[in-house]
Amino acid sequence: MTERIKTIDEFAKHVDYSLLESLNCDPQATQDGNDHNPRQVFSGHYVPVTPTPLTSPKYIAHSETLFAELGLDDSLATSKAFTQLFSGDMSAVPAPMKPFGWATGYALSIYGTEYTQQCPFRTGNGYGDGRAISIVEAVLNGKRWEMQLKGAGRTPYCRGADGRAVLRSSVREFLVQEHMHALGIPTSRSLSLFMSESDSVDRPWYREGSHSYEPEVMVENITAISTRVAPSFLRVGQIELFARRARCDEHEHARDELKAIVMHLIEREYAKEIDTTAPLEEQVIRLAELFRDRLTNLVSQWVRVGYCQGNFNSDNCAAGGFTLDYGPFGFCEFFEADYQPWTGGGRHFSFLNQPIAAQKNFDMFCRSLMTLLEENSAQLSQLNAINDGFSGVMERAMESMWATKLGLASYDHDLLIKLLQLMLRTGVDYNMFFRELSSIPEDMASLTKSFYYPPKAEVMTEWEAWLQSWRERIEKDAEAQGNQTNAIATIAENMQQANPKFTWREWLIVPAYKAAEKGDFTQIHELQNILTAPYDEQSEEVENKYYQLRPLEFFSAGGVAHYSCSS
Ligand SMILES: Nc1ncnc2c1ncn2[C@@H]1O[C@H](COP(=O)(O)OP(=O)(O)OP(=O)(O)O)[C@@H](O)[C@H]1O
Ligand SMILES: [Mg+2]
Repeated sequence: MTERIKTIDEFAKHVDYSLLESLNCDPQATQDGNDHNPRQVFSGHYVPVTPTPLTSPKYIAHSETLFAELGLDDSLATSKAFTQLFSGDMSAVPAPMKPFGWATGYALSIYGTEYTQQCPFRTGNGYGDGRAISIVEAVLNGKRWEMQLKGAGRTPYCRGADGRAVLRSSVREFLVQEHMHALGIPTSRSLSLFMSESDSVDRPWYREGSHSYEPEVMVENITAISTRVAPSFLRVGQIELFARRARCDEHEHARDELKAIVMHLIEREYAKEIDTTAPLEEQVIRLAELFRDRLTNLVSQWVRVGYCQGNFNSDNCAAGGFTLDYGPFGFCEFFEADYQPWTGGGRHFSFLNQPIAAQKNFDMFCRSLMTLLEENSAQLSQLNAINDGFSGVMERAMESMWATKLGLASYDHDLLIKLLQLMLRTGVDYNMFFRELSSIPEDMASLTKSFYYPPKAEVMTEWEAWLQSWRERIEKDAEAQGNQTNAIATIAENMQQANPKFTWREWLIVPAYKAAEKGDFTQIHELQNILTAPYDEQSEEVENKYYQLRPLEFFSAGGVAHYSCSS
């Protein structure tokens, strides 16, 4: 085994800017990255920006799993040079690293409608990474990664805001990215988390114990910087930005810039599957097909674990097909089809509407690619067909996910619909129910553990009937495989790999970030351990604390059941 990287000097040897440099830098940018006021960026793919360091940075946590994958030694995380760099101070980085990072512009579509009014100039030229700054690209253990600080201060896209992320949202994003990875769901990853011991910013939030829907007060919050890592941070919105410009010939390089960003996306996210020597049009068609596969699979996996992204705009939809931007997300505990933790999110981004929200983003993606194919009608119709096929592919992904979740060899529509209706009528904890079902119980006794209140006798009779018909299907599937007892045990094992035991429960996260505000990180570390082994049976102590229904007092509690501000 090769030695793990122990210093930033060694780390710097793995840095590689070549792909970034194949893109266009904003011609109006300063060359030193001192570019922190809102302004319009008319062209180019990125803007050099220096992060604004946290004052008195304090180490909170790093991901041991990701460190191992990247070949980084755990001791590096608490070293002085690492702390300095990943809390936003690039002034002392060793060559060939540059003392500045970069931010990128992107466009915004909400549920399939293009917007520019969120940009302070109303043109879309001032919208993009307002507080996310990539600081490096590196090839580690044979794989290329981009590292991005979130909350590292203002960029030209900051829209007049402070460029900061508060400790609460940073802890949430840091923990959940590794949780999602452990759940087997494609995601940006967490490298490290630092907080400031002195800086704070104000954010609207809830009073202690509040049941208000909207926040009532401005609260002073400690700032933090989390570093996330992904093959790229390219978003659907980014492709859209360049397509919008190309479509109306906004400047002489607009078409070339669109072409370059699409080629860049292929290189960064699809290089293994797409032959980059093929004609561009062919690559574009393949790209659409592959992204459709990834996106439909992603969203079906979200539903598998009860995840709701909350704000699935095109600018929060990674073009590499993984989960990105954990702001107003939540995990469904009490099952509701339209579960939505973000007060600004609306039903269109709610839990079981996510397949449609994804389709809207995919449509924007295809519309952007069309701009590249305008002269080629055969390929345009191919792209249209791929776009039109989205709902079918999505449906199959969902059906296959539900079949796996229910331990069935094939999807059974009637069985699923009946189950969902019963769950809705009863008031069931989504993940606990499916986990209990994974033991393939003979009767309802263990399943009622996941019920928030006892159902009426007639509903209970329906439950029993459902359980029997489900078990009959399982037994039939098992019979088809020969030895029935062994086959049932295997089905149960597979179900336990599809239905996690320990998932995100917001009311158990809140105390962890509150303790962190007081300098106590033990709960964050404990959660790191628990949430990165979500399918395992853990100790009795962990079970008693974390495998629990949401207590009544947290229903409709501001900042727990819902939140208005994610930043
Ligand atoms: N405090 C802030 N300062 C500057 N820009 C901000 C701030 N908060 C959000 N933004 C910007 O507002 C836009 C919408 O915010 P949104 O909550 O979707 O993203 P985010 O959580 O900041 O970032 P990301 O999508 O990179 O995870 C983004 O372009 C984001 O960069
Ligand atoms: Mg965002």
